[in-house]
Amino acid sequence: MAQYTRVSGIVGLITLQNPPVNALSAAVRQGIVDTVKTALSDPQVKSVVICGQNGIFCGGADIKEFGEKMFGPPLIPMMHAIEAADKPVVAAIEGSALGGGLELALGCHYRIAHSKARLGLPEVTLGLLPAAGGSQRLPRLIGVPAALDLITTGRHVTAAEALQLGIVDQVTDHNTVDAAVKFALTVAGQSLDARRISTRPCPQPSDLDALFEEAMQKVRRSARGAIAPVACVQAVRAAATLPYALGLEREKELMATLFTSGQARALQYIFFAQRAVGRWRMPSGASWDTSKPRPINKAAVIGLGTMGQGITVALTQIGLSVVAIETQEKQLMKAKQAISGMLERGAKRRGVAPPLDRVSYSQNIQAVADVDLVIEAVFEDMGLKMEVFQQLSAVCKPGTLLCTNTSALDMDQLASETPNPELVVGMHFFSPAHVMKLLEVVYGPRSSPQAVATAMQLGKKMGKASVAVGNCTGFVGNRMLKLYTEQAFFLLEEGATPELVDEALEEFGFPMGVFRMSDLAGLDVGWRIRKSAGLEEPIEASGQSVRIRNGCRYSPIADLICEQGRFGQKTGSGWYQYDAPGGRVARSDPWLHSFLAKYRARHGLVARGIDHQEVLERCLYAMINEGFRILEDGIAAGPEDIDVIYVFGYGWPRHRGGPMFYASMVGLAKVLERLEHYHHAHPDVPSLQPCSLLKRLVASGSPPVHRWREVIKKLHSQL
Ligand SMILES: CCC/C=C/C(=O)SCCNC(=O)CCNC(=O)[C@H](O)C(C)(C)COP(=O)([O-])OP(=O)([O-])OC[C@H]1O[C@@H](n2cnc3c(N)ncnc32)[C@H](O)[C@@H]1OP(=O)([O-])[O-]
Repeated sequence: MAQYTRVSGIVGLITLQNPPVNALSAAVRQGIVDTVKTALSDPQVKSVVICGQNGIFCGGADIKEFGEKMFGPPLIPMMHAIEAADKPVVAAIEGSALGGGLELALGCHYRIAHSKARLGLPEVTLGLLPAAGGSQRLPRLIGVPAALDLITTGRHVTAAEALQLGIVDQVTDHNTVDAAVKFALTVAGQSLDARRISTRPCPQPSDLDALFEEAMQKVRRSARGAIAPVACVQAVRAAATLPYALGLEREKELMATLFTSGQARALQYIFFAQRAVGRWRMPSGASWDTSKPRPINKAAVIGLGTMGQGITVALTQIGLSVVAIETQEKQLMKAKQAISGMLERGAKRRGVAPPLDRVSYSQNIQAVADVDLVIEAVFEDMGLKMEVFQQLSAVCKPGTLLCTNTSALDMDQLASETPNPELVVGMHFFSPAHVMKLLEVVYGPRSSPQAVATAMQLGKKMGKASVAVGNCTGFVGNRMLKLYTEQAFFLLEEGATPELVDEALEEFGFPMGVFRMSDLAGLDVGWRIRKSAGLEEPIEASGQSVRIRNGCRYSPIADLICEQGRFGQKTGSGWYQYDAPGGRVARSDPWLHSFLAKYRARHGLVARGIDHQEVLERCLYAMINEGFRILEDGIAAGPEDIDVIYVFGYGWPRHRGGPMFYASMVGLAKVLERLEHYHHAHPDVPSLQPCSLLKRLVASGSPPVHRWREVIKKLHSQL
């Protein structure tokens, strides 16, 4: 779909029409081919403008078509026809020109952008490369280093940066199509020889080999096993070293490898999953369609520890007035300084004034009387939180939403402390709260759809992947994490070292293995939670093994480490040793190895050889099995919700699509078989027992992940 009109007598105007983002579907490509032909064959037309309808130029190739058989005209000959035209073709870029959209613009002779437009080649984030000639044209236009940066990161640039880089020829604050038509009139009839990017030589940096070597090392370090960034470097190298036609061949070859890879499927799945979870739905059927969010202008944060500080910053940065409450004067002063610093640094990055005057500080909870929403972020102690909720109910104006940032406690119990439990939801942020992209919005049986809608909308405004989940211990993320960590402890008992476990998980693609991560986060946090749950009881005296709790296997290893005052980086030792308290570089610790050997000897455990595969299967499949239980319990609406939580909040490698997608890639039958194997070997670990949803999915032929909801629905209807 592309509309053709003639404007100002001699300009052919082609408008892409495919809402919402004018993606280059087969119909759009056909429309472009036809309208370009019409414009070029019309003797009255002297120049052409291509734009997109509804304020967006083009969001790129239609990702929904990727899994299907290719129909319609291919992109590359279409771009060549535009570039080879003997009449100037001008791209009028409003909104976004991304991926194939920017490649289309690069095929044009001139590019005019609106000042608010964003441009980029984000194919790498979908496991691909700009294979409609983009990897060959962009380096010819802006040079190798800048093209490498854009193509390997997929980052979007503003119109101002695009102008500076030389991607666009002009930026306008006014109507972009009008500006482009005006421009097209001025260039009509001029020579286009220098404007065809594919015919230009690629600028040659002084030490090409060193440049590409460095670029390759950089992407390999940050890619964590993703193959697309590596292919992007190879494609740009082809642009720098080969004639255009041969470079294009290389681009095609590399794309063919990526296109059918599991990684591209995983990344495209996550792209759609992120958008699907934004269209949340509660078990009652409530969703955006039925629930209008409340307007929130003023918010309060109670408790200014690390989490409270980050939440204050996140809320202030989206334009809210925030009342920040901390009862301890010393902590209040410390927090004020930290919050101001974060706001100043954030504003500097964005080139705006720091919104310091939007935050007011108080030691008195009465200061929240006129806010629309409160987020409680006090210490993770039920008694204290209950007290705060009682006070809030007495102080806040009617209708104020009361949110808790608890990471594991029962939010419904907190709701019971208020006369209006429908106004209570969980907003579980991840540390640092103004940086991390995930928000779990937790609803209880009495939370109103409007309260959920409001929290979801606030999360969206803060730029977070917000996922609505039901209430249970640990919600989705931490409930699954507990089993992953538990397996890691069991593996230490059986003969593994923290180094071995971390190596296997980091090779898989996690930025940090479980032990390195736990040293960073602080071991004392989990210790406190286990103590409050009564797990960390010295019960050896009663004759019961310390390795059994509630009739199941339990590993006290982490508790014993904490008893030594080893809380991780902050104390200079944990699962590893550090040069000093606060040190960042983890080194193997002989003390820890000797502790593990003594521990095993004390409990009659014989260390055996454990390989990376067992580490992955035990840690990941235990966690995936819990994911199936979460779906069975209706805590998460679908596998996409779990996967988005893990990719955005827990460092799950994006190119593996999230734990549930990964299970479908491995094969559900294999996951089931391995869980049965490990459960047989460890009958005292109930979490390894395959759950009924997994068995049912396997029995129904292991349907693809987007069809699991049908099986879950059937299961729920039979309960
Ligand atoms: C083969 C040769 C090489 C070329 C490769 C490429 O071009 S690869 C492509 C490279 N391009 C990219 O990677 C760009 C990907 N897109 C984006 O980054 C953003 O969508 C945006 C910035 C364009 C608009 O942001 P925003 O917050 O305003 O909106 P939003 O994000 O909520 O999306 C609205 C709806 O549009 C849908 N949809 C979006 N794009 C596509 C698409 N290309 N296709 C199909 N659908 C697409 C999206 O799913 C959603 O659908 P829903 O849920 O309503 O059913």
